[in-house]
Amino acid sequence: MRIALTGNPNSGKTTMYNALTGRNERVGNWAGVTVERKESPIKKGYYDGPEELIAVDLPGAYSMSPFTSEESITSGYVKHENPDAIINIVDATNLSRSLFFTTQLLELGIPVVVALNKSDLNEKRKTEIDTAALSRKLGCPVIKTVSTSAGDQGLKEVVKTAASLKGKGQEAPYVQNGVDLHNKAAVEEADRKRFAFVNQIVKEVENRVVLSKEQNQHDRIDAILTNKFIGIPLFAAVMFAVFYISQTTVGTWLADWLVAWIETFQEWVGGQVENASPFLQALLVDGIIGGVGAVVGFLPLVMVMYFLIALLEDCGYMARATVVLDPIFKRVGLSGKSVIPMVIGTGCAIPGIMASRTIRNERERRATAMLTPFMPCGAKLPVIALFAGAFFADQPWIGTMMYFVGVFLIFLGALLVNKITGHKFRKSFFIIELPEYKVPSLKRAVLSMLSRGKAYIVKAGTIILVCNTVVQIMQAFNWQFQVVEEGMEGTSILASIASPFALLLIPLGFGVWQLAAAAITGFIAKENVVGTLAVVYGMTNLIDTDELALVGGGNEVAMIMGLTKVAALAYLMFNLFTPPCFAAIGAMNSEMQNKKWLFGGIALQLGTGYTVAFLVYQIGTLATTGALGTGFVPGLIAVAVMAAIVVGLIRNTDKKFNENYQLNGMKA
Ligand SMILES: Nc1nc2c(ncn2[C@@H]2O[C@H](COP(=O)(O)OP(=O)(O)OP(=O)(O)O)[C@@H](O)[C@H]2O)c(=O)[nH]1
Ligand SMILES: [Mg+2]
Repeated sequence: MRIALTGNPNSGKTTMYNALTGRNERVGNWAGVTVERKESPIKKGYYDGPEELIAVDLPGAYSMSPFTSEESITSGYVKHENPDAIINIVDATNLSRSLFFTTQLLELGIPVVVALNKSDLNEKRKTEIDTAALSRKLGCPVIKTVSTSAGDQGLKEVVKTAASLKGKGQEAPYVQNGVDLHNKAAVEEADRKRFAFVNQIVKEVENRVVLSKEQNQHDRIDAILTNKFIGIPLFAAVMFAVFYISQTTVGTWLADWLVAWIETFQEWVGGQVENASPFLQALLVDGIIGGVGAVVGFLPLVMVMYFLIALLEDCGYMARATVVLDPIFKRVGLSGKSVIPMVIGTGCAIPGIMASRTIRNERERRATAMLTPFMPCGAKLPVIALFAGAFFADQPWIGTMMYFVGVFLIFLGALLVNKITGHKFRKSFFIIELPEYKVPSLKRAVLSMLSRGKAYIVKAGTIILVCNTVVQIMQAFNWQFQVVEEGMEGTSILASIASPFALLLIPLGFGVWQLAAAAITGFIAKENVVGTLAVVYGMTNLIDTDELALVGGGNEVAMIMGLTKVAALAYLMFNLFTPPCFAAIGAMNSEMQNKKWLFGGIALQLGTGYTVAFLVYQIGTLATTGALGTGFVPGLIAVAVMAAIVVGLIRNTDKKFNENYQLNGMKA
């Protein structure tokens, strides 16, 4: 038997789902966290009887007539897939808004149980709801629940009641027939009537103490956090704290400790296979353990970052940040809603891109999905840390600067997308609900950190491992499958495949096959960049972040790569701002739902990475040596061609716009 969990956004559906099933799906304190349907069996402890109960978690919805793609998942599911029962999760602190959707659900004929969730908050605020009366008025069972606490607070009763209703029908207390859904005025009128009906019920069953002291306090905090002048610096400070803690203090201490373990392990394995063939030794010790270890060594940095982002998601600050940044994002044709995907994107681009699904305006949604990968994500941290450590040990701000460059490119990209798609005169509106503040749950943050950290390890143990092994083998053999002699590395399979690409990279200052190979494997997954560099340059001490910053190691790495500082910076930025990884491109594809946008997005990312690296290398070289770098002219031609394409697209759009609106004589 299938039980659907539905309700308004942020009412606690996923929290209840996690409690019932023991799963660990993403929960957050703002509207629109869940964007996909999830299902899993309910734990036996919650009911008796032999039949298996399956809970289905759905995205939040305000109404059965969907506005956004994730709302349509919900209405589509309950309308067409016939769940056996519906648990309607109602935010008990916000009864009047929630019951609108409830009355619509009751019209479907599927048995409904209303869970008055977050009733702990109501108790604190002395708001009383007469559940018996509400149940009579709605014509369905109503049960108070708390989903966050460990004990059973109504959850068993909810599940048992839902299970007992299988096969039964549902009477609706309020029915609206014959509303012409294409007639806006008629729909609005019908909605107004429904609201009136709901408000009448609420008036009769709810006893609310008007504005508690706590509520006043929250409003005062809101006034500060979303203040026009203080809000933005405050947001910057919060994000700075997140990066500072994860990347320069706590995260690095833990990383050093982990790296020491990995090195010990590597030495131990090296000792064990001392007598094996040199190829096997290299494959196992340098390729697999060295390459994968180089990636795993950064796990603590990434985990600390995940932990802090989870706290931010839970406490209610994220929704305020969207309000504060909305005016800035409006200027480039996005809205405050793009902030959440981008903040999440600093952990990993994939959930970031998926979070863009709640953006109602299609163009904004696609643009956000396209631009989110410019935020340096957890997988890019190893690349940043390696280059910052090896080449810029005395300029510690280089790492931080990459985030600013990311933000800058997002704004620039948004402007370009705007111009190319020609929506300069169309404005979107922006509504966001400000959720309650709460003390973030440490347990949730730890769970979230562990599950995302696990995904990182799994990736290291699968994609990264396979890539490193393949790279190691391709580097060890030539096309005749003979082992490549020392000094003849240029004849290896890897070198011959990567060399043509290296030609394209000459104007960027790093046209050698080793760096080209690492950049190419980096398109599969960014962690590969460091892994592949470790393999092609045979560097095993790559991962020691601490040592890199000190005298020996860092210079050594820099010397082996033979890059100038400027070229190293160009290479770093090329890796950061070209397409992030296959998985993120897959996510972009599913959010954009349009091949033209997808390929446009990938082209924009490739073009941006190339142009940025070109400018950094050529201008940097000119400034430091007084002469332009190698390959300036061909590079300039390439960049000019890309710019010409962009200008052509914009012109084309302008022309179409003018034709459509017959504004030919006027300057738009
Ligand atoms: N006090 C209290 N907080 C709760 C309860 N249930 C959920 N929450 C909190 O409410 C917030 C939203 O929870 P989610 O489970 O993500 O809500 P959702 O309904 O799945 O939201 P969407 O996926 O955005 O539609 C989180 O901060 C939860 O910790 C509850 O019973 N009591
Ligand atoms: Mg949810």
